[in-house]
Amino acid sequence: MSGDAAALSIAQQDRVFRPHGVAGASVEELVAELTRTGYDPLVTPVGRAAGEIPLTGAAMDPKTVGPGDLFVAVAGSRAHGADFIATAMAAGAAAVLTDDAGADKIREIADYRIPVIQVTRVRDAAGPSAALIYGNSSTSGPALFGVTGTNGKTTTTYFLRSLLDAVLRRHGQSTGLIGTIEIAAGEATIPSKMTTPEAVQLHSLMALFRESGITAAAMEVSSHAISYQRTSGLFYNVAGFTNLTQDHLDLHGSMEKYFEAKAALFARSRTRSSVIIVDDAWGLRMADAATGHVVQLATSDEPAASADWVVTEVAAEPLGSSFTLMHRRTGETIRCRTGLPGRFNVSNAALAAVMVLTAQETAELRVPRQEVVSALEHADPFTISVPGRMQVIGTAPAAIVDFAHNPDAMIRTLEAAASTSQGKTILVIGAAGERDSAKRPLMGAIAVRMADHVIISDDDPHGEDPSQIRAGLLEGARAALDEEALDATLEEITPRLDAITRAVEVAEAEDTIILAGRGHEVHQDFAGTKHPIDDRIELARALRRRGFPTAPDAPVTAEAADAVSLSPSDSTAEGGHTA
Ligand SMILES: CC(=O)N[C@H]1[C@@H](OP(=O)(O)OP(=O)(O)OC[C@H]2O[C@@H](n3ccc(=O)[nH]c3=O)[C@H](O)[C@@H]2O)O[C@H](CO)[C@@H](O)[C@@H]1O[C@H](C)C(=O)N[C@@H](C)C(=O)N[C@H](CCC(=O)O)C(=O)O
Ligand SMILES: Nc1ncnc2c1ncn2[C@@H]1O[C@H](COP(=O)(O)OP(=O)(O)OP(=O)(O)O)[C@@H](O)[C@H]1O
Repeated sequence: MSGDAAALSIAQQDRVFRPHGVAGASVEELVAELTRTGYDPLVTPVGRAAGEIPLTGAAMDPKTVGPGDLFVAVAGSRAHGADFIATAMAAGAAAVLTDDAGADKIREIADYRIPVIQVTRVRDAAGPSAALIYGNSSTSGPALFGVTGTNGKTTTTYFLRSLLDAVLRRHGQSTGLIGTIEIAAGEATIPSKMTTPEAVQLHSLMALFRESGITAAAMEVSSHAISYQRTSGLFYNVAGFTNLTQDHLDLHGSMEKYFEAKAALFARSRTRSSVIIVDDAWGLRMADAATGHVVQLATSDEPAASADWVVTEVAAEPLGSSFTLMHRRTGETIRCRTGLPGRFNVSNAALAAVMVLTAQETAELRVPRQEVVSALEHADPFTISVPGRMQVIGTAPAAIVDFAHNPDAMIRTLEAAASTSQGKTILVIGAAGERDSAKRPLMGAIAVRMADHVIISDDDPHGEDPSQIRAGLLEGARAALDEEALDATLEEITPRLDAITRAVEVAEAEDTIILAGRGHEVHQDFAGTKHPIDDRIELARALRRRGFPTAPDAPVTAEAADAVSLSPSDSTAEGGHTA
């Protein structure tokens, strides 16, 4: 993150990341556009009289409204944006786009002193409205690469951006990134609030990217974003699908509905070319559901017959893997590698490679094909560190911080550990509160099946009782231990810092430690109170205290801070107990 940006509040960061030269649109032009596209807007008398007022930005969060903005006030589960109309007006909002309920609130609170444009589907209309204001169209650029799927979005977008950089930098062009960890416009970055921001911010980012000479950008597209219309009015040059496994059932209700949400991204109206990993039935169904130009990629050992590209000759390397991408019809082969551990990172890297190759084929990137192939074969674009994704902190024991927080990611991560570990696998795992509780027992069972020593601790409980969340994990773990006669050691230890200390305390040099679930995150949310903790820093500290070597890029901590910490023998988890 840029040092300067990190010091700013979220609202200030939003403003720093706004474009400067926005042509904008008048209230009248916006109303005409919404009428033309079938939103049937109603406009208050003040709004009709104020048709000339220029709109030069758009915001949904009242805290990020700036002078001249269209304030998009949506109804939500916690509040209605219109409840905060006074804040938005004080910040300089020029007009409001809202629904019936919002219009009523504005009449009550602000007596319609601001032009109100009323539509039924505010979230749907937000994207096209922002697109008009910021001057975005399906061809205005940058070339947009969207990645969706349960797991692998962040890693694949980092890979994509690294490859795009390797190809485009020599042409004097730079790239952008939008995802869970950060938003980047060339060298400038701000931390992310969401995996996929709201439509108003996305459109502002597209304009900022153009203004900053960014010609291609990689972005994560969460299923929440699709369901909440955050990507409305955006057009993807290439969209990629990683996989679909259980998660987020609290929002979608069923795997079918979860699939349908993701499938909406691969419609020709939103995406020109789709690259779909077809390693299982969900992938094959996604390739069927996609409209427009569809490219199928198989990354497993038993590739689907319909695949266009297949991954072959996977070879494990000391850290990471090398592999060949082969095009079935043309016979073209490209040798690639990734420095990130785990077979799943071969899939992520292959997806990034084929997405860029596809963009080149359809002339979305104005570069010769040989330059893309050469970057893949010689620039090693997939050997990068992705914060908190299979991030190696220690070497003996191998000590890894990973973001696995659903059943499939846990299986993949623990498989990767088993394939390289000479000794025991020690796992620290928790689960987030107020999110898909059905996955907790499954995760507990996977933990004791695949690790030798399992320490159940806390993740982000949010507003839920942390002991209830751990109980869900423990229930699955204990059932698997009993029913499958497993001999893994199971402990419940809180706080998480003690769980990390314990994991290192029981490790020997030949073992593998995995801290799962929190990745790059730097605080835990307990009912709105943020407790600072960074798994990467705490793991490095605990390893150094025991005299274990840390990886060259492990976080360095002040000696003084380490000296006051408990020694391993003192650190038996208070509040923890053997389950
Ligand atoms: C389930 C979900 O995605 N909810 C999002 C949705 O909430 P909502 O429709 O209920 O709206 P709301 O929070 O009541 O707010 C309505 C309006 O009032 C405003 N408001 C609301 C409360 C307040 O105190 N002040 C305030 O100004 C809001 O800015 C908004 O304009 O719209 C809100 C406004 O943008 C989001 O903040 C909120 O994200 C919540 C916080 C969230 O946790 N979202 C997560 C689950 C999410 O979206 N995650 C995915 C990644 C998932 C993954 O792959 O792991 C993501 O793309 O980030
Ligand atoms: N292709 C994949 N298949 C299965 N698991 C994966 C894959 N890629 C990564 N993982 C696992 O999922 C975790 C999250 O990876 P990543 O952050 O790249 O995915 P994501 O889709 O962005 O996740 P989220 O939406 O939760 O942020 C990793 O730490 C790893 O354990």
